[in-house]
Amino acid sequence: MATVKKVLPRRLVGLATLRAVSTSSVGTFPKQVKIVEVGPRDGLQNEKNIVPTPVKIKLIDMLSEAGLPVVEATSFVSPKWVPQMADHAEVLKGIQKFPGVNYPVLTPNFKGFQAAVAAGAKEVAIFGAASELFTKKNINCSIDESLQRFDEILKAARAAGISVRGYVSCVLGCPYEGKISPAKVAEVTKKLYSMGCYEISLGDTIGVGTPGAMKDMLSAVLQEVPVTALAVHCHDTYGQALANTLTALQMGVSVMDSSVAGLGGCPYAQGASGNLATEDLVYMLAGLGIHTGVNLQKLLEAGAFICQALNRRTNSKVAQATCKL
Ligand SMILES: CC(C)(COP(=O)([O-])OP(=O)([O-])OC[C@H]1O[C@@H](n2cnc3c(N)ncnc32)[C@H](O)[C@@H]1OP(=O)([O-])[O-])[C@@H](O)C(=O)NCCC(=O)NCCSC(=O)C[C@@](C)(O)CC(=O)[O-]
Repeated sequence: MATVKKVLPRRLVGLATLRAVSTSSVGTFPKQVKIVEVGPRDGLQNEKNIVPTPVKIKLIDMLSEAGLPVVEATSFVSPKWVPQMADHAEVLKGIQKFPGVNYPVLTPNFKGFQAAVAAGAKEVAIFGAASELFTKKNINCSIDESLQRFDEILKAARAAGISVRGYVSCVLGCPYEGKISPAKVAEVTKKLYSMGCYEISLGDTIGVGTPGAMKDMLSAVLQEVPVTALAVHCHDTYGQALANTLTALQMGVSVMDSSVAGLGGCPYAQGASGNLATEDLVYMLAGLGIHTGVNLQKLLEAGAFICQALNRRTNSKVAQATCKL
């Protein structure tokens, strides 16, 4: 490695090191992981200043170019609730739509679903929670009412041949209710699965979980829903996102949500910081010899682009280590 360091610029040393360790045993981990990039939606929804639509479109195109198989593009939510996502239709219509890449969009109700379909969405995501109070603050209804709304979306989506992903927020803690029981998470996740969501992403919305809590929660959910239908979505508020994601990986979960440059946060979960940085996830998975199809150099470029546009330092440790931002 000393020779490599002498000949490569600082920016590339990390990548060279990564290649050198990428042959390590994968143990019992999945051989392949699907990364769901949520930066253009989760990463930007909390930004105070409105990000210009062409910047959002360029970011999504750069992430697609980097090889991400799924890029969550925007939200068809009320612009009064989340003004940053008001340009949802322009964003969805403006992106290049790379072959083989999915661009799901968030839809909280039937109105959002109809608008998403009219703008060309081929996949939508419904978002519920394992906490009553968070559900009320986030989508202004109870958990039961949210499930009724989702059922309407799922039925219409099935008829239109549109795939539906589900989210369950607050799986490791709620900003309003505190501790959430694994049994409640399992109950809501099972309902979304039975209703027809092909994949359910378990969100540690405020990033309070630790690997032990992740293990207990997942153990409960796995009794109700097959591992192949699960994803994890970890925020990094307490610096636990990579460890929690690794725990899920060890338990067989092979779909991981993350956000370029570690951007993110939910407007209705005060104090929640960014998601796990996609760069850091890709680096870890490559080091374990797990295939993602993502080109880390191109991903770093996408991260540098959006950080420059937001005038923000990256939250990705890998980006910090490999370039000066
Ligand atoms: C669900 C609502 C709309 C209910 O909000 P509401 O006020 O109860 O809705 P309403 O049905 O009473 O309608 C009120 C107004 O909103 C309009 N409206 C109604 N629906 C829509 C729509 N789809 N698109 C555009 N406009 C809409 C509707 O037409 C009406 O307009 P007005 O007559 O006043 O002019 C609102 O609460 C909302 O938009 N919430 C979204 C909140 C949000 O986006 N949160 C962040 C995403 S979740 C998250 O980040 C967590 C996650 C997924 O990442 C995972 C994790 O980390 O855990």
